[in-house]
Order: sequence, then C-alpha cells, then structure tokens
Amino acid sequence: MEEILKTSAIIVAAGKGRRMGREYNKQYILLGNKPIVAHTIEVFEDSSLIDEIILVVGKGEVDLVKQIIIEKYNFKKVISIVEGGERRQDSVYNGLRAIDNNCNIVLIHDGARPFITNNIIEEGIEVANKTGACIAAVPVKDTIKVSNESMDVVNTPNRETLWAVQTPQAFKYQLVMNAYEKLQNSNIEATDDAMIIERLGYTVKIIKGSYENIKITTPEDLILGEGILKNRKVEG
Ligand SMILES: Nc1ccn([C@@H]2O[C@H](COP(=O)(O)OP(=O)(O)OP(=O)(O)O)[C@@H](O)[C@H]2O)c(=O)n1
Ligand SMILES: C[C@](O)(CO)[C@H](O)COP(=O)(O)O
Repeated sequence: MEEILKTSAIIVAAGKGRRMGREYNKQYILLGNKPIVAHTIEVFEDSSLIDEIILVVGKGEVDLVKQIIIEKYNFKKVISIVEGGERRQDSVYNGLRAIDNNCNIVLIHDGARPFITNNIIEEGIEVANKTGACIAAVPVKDTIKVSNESMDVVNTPNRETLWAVQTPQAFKYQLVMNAYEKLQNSNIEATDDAMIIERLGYTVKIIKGSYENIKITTPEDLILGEGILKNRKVEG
C-alpha cells in the first residue's frame, strides 16, 4: 500500500524578542484578545492542507504554552512542543528533528507573523512540491542603499530585483533536513531558512507574500497589527 506523506508546519516562537523590549517573550502579547502566537497557530490549525504542527518555544516554556495556548484554544494539530535554541536556525533544527520521515513538505513559519493566510500556505505547498524550495516575499517599497562602515552610500541596487522576505518558507522535508544537518558542522549564520538551501546550490523560488504578513518585531508593529486585525474584522 502506498504511504501517505504528511505536510508539516514548524512554528518557531523561541526568540527573545529583544527589539520589543518586554520582560517576557513577545509571542504572548495580546493582539485583540489573543496571544500573537495563538493567532499564528490558528491559521495552520484551520488549514485543511496542514496535517501536523510542531511548535518551538523558549527554554522552560513548554508547560506554560501547553496550558495558556494549546489547551486554552483547543489546538489539535500541535503534535509536539519542543524547546528552541540560541539562534533562530537552532530553533528550526530542533523543530525539524521532531518530524518523522513520513513528511513530504515542511513549512517553516515565524510565530511572530500572525497575519499569514491560507492562500499563501496553499501556494507554498504547491510550489515546494514542484520545485523543492520556496519562500514568501514582497517587493520592497523603499529605495535601498548599501553603505560602508562610515555610513557613506556605496551602492544603490536596482529595486526591481529586491524582495522583503517573509515566512512561510516551504521545502521538501528531506532537502531541508539534509541542508540543516550539514549546517550544524559549519559556522554559517543564517537569517532565514532559504539561505541554507541556497548555499548548497539549490534554486529557491519566490512566491507572493503579503504586505499584511508582517513580523511583530518592535512596539510600532503592535499598532500596525491591531489595525490589520480590526480591518479584517470589518471586512469579515
Ligand atoms: N533563537 C530563536 C530566535 C528567533 N526565533 C523565532 O524566529 C522568529 C523570527 O525572529 P524575530 O521575530 O526576529 O524574533 P526574536 O529573535 O524573538 O526578536 P529579537 O531579534 O528582537 O530578539 C520569531 O517567531 C522568533 O520567536 C526562535 O524561535 N528562536
Ligand atoms: C525568517 C525571517 O522572517 C525572514 O524575514 C527573518 O529573517 C527572521 O527574523 P530575524 O529578525 O532575522 O530573526
């Protein structure tokens, strides 16, 4: 009998949130009346395309998250909650190790991006299935300059070629797992998952993200987030 392979989502929520400046993990700040990370999980929970969710949380937060997030919001697809590591890439690797070999596609998503939509998830899965690796991104709106250490402009890249990269980033499971395993033996610092795949010479496709798919990073993002949430309620 042919084995049915799963589509898994890893949601990384183990960062320190230093730029938010709170005394606790920013993932638990309320947006509307729900913690940021609960908004994020809800989208994957409600997607018929996602079979299971692996949640990566801060050290010592597993029991708390079970209580205040998983049980409270009755999330059924979260099959594993694991602790993250020092850097985002360490947290992602811990998440990848919690997935078994029955997985075909894995989507890696920031817990701090609560406005992800099912349409982006759907396209991510479709394109990763065809090509092996894709990332959500939006064209940059500003002109970008490159500077030297004295803050002199040294270059103005052509904006047509520039993208602001988001998550989810979707991959064939074996491809991304092998890439992360190789990374463990190097000292590469990766600010997203695609960088790790790119280094191995694979092509990563860009799919259309959304300007609403913001990462809640600094206090102003909370104001923006409340606005997006209100607008979605009105549009309903
Ligand atoms: N060691 C880390 C670092 C980041 N993340 C997660 O990766 C996502 C993107 O990171 P970012 O929003 O920049 O979060 P922080 O690292 O928490 O923020 P800061 O850099 O301000 O400390 C977040 O959902 C964050 O929780 C993680 O799981 N483990
Ligand atoms: C992966 C990511 O969301 C792409 O924009 C981002 O790089 C992670 O955030 P960080 O601020 O670099 O930790």
